[in-house]
Amino acid sequence: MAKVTADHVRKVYGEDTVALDDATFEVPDGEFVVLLGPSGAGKSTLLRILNGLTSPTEGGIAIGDEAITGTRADVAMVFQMHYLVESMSAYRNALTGALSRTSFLSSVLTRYDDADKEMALEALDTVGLLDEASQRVGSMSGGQQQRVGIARALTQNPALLLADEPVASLDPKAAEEVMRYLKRAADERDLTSIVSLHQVNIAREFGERFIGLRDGEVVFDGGPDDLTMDVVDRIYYDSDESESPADHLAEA
Ligand SMILES: Nc1ncnc2c1ncn2[C@@H]1O[C@H](COP(=O)(O)OP(=O)(O)OP(=O)(O)O)[C@@H](O)[C@H]1O
Repeated sequence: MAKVTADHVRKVYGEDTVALDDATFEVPDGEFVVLLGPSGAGKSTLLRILNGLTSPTEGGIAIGDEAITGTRADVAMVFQMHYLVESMSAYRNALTGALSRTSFLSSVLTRYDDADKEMALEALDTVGLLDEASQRVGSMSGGQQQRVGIARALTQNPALLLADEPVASLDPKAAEEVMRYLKRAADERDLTSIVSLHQVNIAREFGERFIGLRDGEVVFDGGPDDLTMDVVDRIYYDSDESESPADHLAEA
């Protein structure tokens, strides 16, 4: 539950690698936004700035009325590589999401209170894994593991949920299932969500709004009805001659 405002954000790596250029947009409370764009368009950079892992060279992003100045407990991220502890259960992995909200001492001792435990179980329920709570993550499928990754993010009790290519390494069926749970989680909690995807079909199925990036610039910002093939062309075509919009549609 947070409004996000990006104001003329520019990010330059090193001397002259412009990853984002004058990116300006506003995401209202509770909206589910999909970031689209070819490889190198700046999607991960934008998510890293939103997560406070890197700062813009110029411009800024605010969550509510607060400028982002570093990592925050109320911003959670789901990664393509979910970084779970495979030897631990789904429940223990989900619980680690609470660590970002606890004191240094509690986190060192990995002490959780009852509210954290309840939140982890609720999160597992949201992603359809309550019955598998005690299962070792290493024995789960890729799709189930990513759902545990989502549960961990939810246990952080975020105001803003970010996901960087959360289904890129899954087969189409598992990808769709994971996206369904991610969207359900966002809807149930009225969570502002910003998710990067490269499969346009999946994006179209779940996105309420799309921000298209190309060479660091916002080249499209609109709803599902505006995301026509021409627009997809504009976002993707020619930026990488080995790829065409048809490839992106075929992947989904
Ligand atoms: N840490 C970094 N140092 C230098 N250049 C970087 C760094 N991270 C990203 N870049 C460059 O910034 C540009 C945008 O990269 P970014 O990873 O944000 O794009 P992306 O849309 O997420 O691409 P992909 O889908 O391949 O991850 C690219 O030219 C990339 O090479």
